[in-house]
Amino acid sequence: MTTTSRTTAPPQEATVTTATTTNTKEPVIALRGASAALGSRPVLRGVDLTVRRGEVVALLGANGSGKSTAVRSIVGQVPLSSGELELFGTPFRRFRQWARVGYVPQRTTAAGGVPATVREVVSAGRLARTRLGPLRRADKEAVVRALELVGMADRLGDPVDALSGGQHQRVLIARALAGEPELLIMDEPMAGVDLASQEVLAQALRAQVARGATVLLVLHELGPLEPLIDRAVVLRDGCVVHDGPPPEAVGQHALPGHDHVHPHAGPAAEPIRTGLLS
Ligand SMILES: Nc1ncnc2c1ncn2[C@@H]1O[C@H](COP(=O)(O)OP(=O)(O)OP(=O)(O)O)[C@@H](O)[C@H]1O
Repeated sequence: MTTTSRTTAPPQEATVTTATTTNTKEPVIALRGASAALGSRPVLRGVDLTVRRGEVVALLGANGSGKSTAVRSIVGQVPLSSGELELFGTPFRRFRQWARVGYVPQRTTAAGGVPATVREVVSAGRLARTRLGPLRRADKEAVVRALELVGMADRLGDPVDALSGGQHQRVLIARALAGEPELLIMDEPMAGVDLASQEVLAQALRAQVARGATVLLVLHELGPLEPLIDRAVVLRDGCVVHDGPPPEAVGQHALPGHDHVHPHAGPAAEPIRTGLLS
């Protein structure tokens, strides 16, 4: 766990600040000078992001600032046009130990139209550990444990099509947890999840942190996860504008560059903008 202090180093406006941490643990994610484009649009423009073993880091920023693209580049879904990426100290092109990584993508459905039960979807998160062989007893137990962590163990045999959006999300989180990964990367894990379930997920994440997992979370507000977050990295237009302690209590809304339209407000709701970008 990092020793970052939240009280001595307040976030600074529009300057890149580095966390004043004495952390000497090895980097699990080391992204240096990373640039990436989607189509012809430059989306990451020289991003530096280091996450050390046992840290819980929140990646924040306005809609479109590049948060999802950053985590998708870390899991190899978006190629870097320049810069370097190392996972667990291994250059990305040589990294093969994907069983060490759990990834929850942003707002996807669990089945994608393919009929599958909750058990099947979550078991898929265990496959990298079984080397695609049959699930053994320990694997099946890990699947049940992961579902218990997200409060969905009673839905094991249900088709995922019969789940609500928030329940889908919890199943996807269970899928990532089933592999008992050392590094957990989650893109807006609380999206579409009701408040009571958010507490369940916060508890699940706490359990991961307690067993020493390293966590990178894309969030639009810290919410119930706030007490778990060691460090916040804020992106603006594909660049890091803050790297340091998250602000206390007020969450992301106090951070420089926050101008995030909340995706889950009803269609008639006014977008919430703080105007700090303008
Ligand atoms: N397939 C694509 N082709 C071209 N541009 C894209 C594509 N996908 C995303 N973009 C653009 O890339 C930019 C960064 O998108 P990204 O999804 O990384 O942002 P984000 O910070 O995760 O946003 P949000 O908070 O809305 O999820 C946006 O301007 C977006 O419009």
